[in-house]
Parts: sequence; structure tokens; C-alpha cells
Amino acid sequence: MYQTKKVLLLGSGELGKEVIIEAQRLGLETIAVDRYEHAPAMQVAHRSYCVDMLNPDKVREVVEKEQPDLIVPEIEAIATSELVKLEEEGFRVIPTARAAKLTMDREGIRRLASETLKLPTAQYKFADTYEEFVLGAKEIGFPCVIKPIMSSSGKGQSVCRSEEELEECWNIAMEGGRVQNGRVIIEEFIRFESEITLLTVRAVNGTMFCAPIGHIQKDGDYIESWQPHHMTEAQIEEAEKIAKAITDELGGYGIFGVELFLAEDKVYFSEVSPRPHDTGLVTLVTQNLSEFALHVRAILGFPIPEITQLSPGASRPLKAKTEVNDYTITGIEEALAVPNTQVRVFGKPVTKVGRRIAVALSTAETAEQARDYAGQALEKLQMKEV
Ligand SMILES: Nc1ncnc2c1ncn2[C@@H]1O[C@H](COP(=O)(O)OP(=O)(O)OP(=O)(O)O)[C@@H](O)[C@H]1O
Ligand SMILES: NCC(=O)N[C@@H]1O[C@H](COP(=O)([O-])[O-])[C@@H](O)[C@H]1O
Ligand SMILES: [Mg+2]
Repeated sequence: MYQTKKVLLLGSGELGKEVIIEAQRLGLETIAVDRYEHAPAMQVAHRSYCVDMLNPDKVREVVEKEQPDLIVPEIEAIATSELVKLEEEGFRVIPTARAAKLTMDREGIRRLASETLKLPTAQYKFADTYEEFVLGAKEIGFPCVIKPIMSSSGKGQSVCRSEEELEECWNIAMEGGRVQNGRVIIEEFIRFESEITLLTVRAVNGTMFCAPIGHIQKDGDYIESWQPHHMTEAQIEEAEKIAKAITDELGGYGIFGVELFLAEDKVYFSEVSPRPHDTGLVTLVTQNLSEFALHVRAILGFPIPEITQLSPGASRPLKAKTEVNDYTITGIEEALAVPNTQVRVFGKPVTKVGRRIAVALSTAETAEQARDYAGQALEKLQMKEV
């Protein structure tokens, strides 16, 4: 038998699926874990487990049974305090258990970025009860952005434009979080000109940055991303400075998605994923090493001599419009007739409104042209209930 390292992925969505594929390309043994059966990464891993990852005992049980060389968080909603304990016992958590814990909820990472590192962020307040929330929102002012402290892809997020909308925004947050815990963050609404993800990789040979990825978000979830995004020299310098500061603080090896808002006179830090980023799916077609390949190389302690952007590119996710149990995606053949275009189907077992189920990826001579191609491809793709 070929003897190799064992990677245990906590979270098995579309991003994890690509991580597993890259890990297998380097001969690793892969185990996928998630809260539901038939998750995308489970479909390509050697083995899988379906457990409640917010339950510390369940996380420990799988880790102790499998004895992985690397524990790789893929989603924020994990019992990260247990990861801290497992790390103390000698298991390796990517990038570090502290990074997973701090970014698990918006409070840990926001306080670290703003209060400890003094990075520029939107003003913010936290609230546990409706009364605190009302006071906090009035203090921040309208419009403000409300988010459950533990959620991602915009779940439970809303923009509150006036006092009349407070109750509705609170209810959205209570229903959308990944755990039933009332705490929310209230953020000042930043009128940015554009926003980017600066993929930053910490590897054995140092910290490197990918070309900036521009993106557009709707209801807190990305609907389009492209690379490169045009920035001034001063903006790039500021963005890299912020990304270096936050990733140095989090430490460990791996890729980080540093989310930044570009305003006329300022670059704001928004948040950071200590793992591959959804907007970075575009790197599957633009770079010599995708964000997934970079992550795997970095966590194994292998060198990354250079990150080269081979072509401008763009991505457009296909999001389900309804909640169904049996579905298919039509129009793949037509989408693939668009020049320089690929489609990745995630194979999620069921849909929910707004759930990402596939992505169109295109390259072209310019990011604008690539955006146009990816848009044409997306138009052809449709979720159909069967
Ligand atoms: N304070 C803010 N001001 C203006 N827009 C904001 C603010 N906070 C968030 N947004 C918008 O909402 C988007 C999603 O917010 P955020 O990244 O905090 O949510 P998320 O649920 O963590 O998303 P993901 O997991 O996909 O990164 C941002 O990319 C931005 O477009
Ligand atoms: N913004 C974070 C992000 O995109 N995470 C990706 O989405 C999956 C969850 O999707 P689901 O909610 O459809 O199961 C996660 O497992 C990860 O791959
Ligand atoms: Mg985000």
C-alpha cells in the first residue's frame, strides 16, 4: 500500500470538494465530514462521516477514530473550542486552532482586527437581546448592516434602513444564523466603490498574494467574481499591508481570503476566511495554482515558488430558486458552447432558496470579456425539479 498523510476535512461543500481533489493529486488519503450526507466533498473523498460539527464530542470522536495528520476546517460553524483542545493534544489544525476559533464568529475576528491590530473597519456593536440591538442600531445609525455572529454566505444578513425595519432585521438574523444564539453584529454601512478578496497564502517560503479578485454580492452572497480587479498602486499597497497584518496574526500555513472594501479614500478590512474563499473559485481557471492547490501545497509545507495569473477570468455561481429534493441542471451543453468556459456542478443533494449549486468559469483577454462570457454561460444554466 502507498503510505501517505491523512487529511480530515471539516465541512464538505463545493470548496472542500476542490481541496480534496487537489489533496488526492498529491497522493493524500482524504476524509470528508459534514452535517449532511452526500455533501460535495464526500463524493470525491476516500471516506466520509455525517456528524453535527458543532457538537464537540462528535468532532472529537471522528478525529480520535481517524487520527489524521491534518485537520482542515472548511466552514466556520465547527466546535472550534474542541479543535483548540485537540491541537494542544498534538493534532495539527489548519491554519491553527486559534485562527479557526477567532474566525468562527464575527466577534472574535472583528475585535482582533479593529481593537488589537487597529485595522480600519466599519464601526460596529454587538447585541444579545432585541433591546440591546435597538440601542446599538440607533447608535451606529441608519442604514446599518445586521448579521448573526455565526453565519456565512449572507445567511441571516440584512440592511436596516430605518427604525421601522428593526424588528424585521432582527427576525431575519434570528432565523438565518448557523446556531440558535441571539447574538448579532450591527455594522456601519460602508459606501464602498468596489470590494475585493485578496487571496493570501502563508507557505514555508513566505507570504504571497494572488491578484485581487473583484466581486459583486447580493443579499450578502457573491453573484459574480473576476480577476484581476483594477486597483491603484496605493490601494494594492494598503490592501497587502492589511492582509499581511491579519494573516501574520492568525499564523499557520494555508490560504486566507481577506475581504476588503475599497472606498474613495480608504481600504477597509471586512473579514477573513482562514481557508479557500468562494469568490476565489475563479482561480480554477486563472492561475497556475488555484486557491485549492495553493492551500494543499501550503498546509503540507511544500514550497510555492511563484503564483502566476495565466489569464484574466470570471465566475458566476448558479443559485437555486426553490427548495427541492430532486433536481437537475439543464443547459450545460449550451453553456459549454460559450468560448473559454467551464462549468463545475457541485452535486449538492437538495436545494434551498439561494443555495449555490454550480458555477460557470470563463477566461478571456480582459476581465470584462471574461465576465461577459461567464454571464452568457450562466444564462444557459437552469435548475429543474425532476
Ligand atoms: N458594513 C458593511 N457595509 C456595506 N456592505 C456590507 C457591510 N458588511 C457586509 N456588506 C456586504 O455584504 C457582503 C457579505 O458580508 P459578509 O462578508 O460580512 O457576510 P458573510 O455572510 O460572511 O459572507 P461570506 O461567508 O460569503 O464571506 C459583503 O461582501 C458586502 O458586499
Ligand atoms: N461563503 C462561504 C462558502 O461559500 N462556503 C462554502 O459553501 C459551503 C456551504 O454551502 P451550503 O450552505 O450550500 O451547504 C461550505 O461547505 C463551503 O464549501
Ligand atoms: Mg464575506
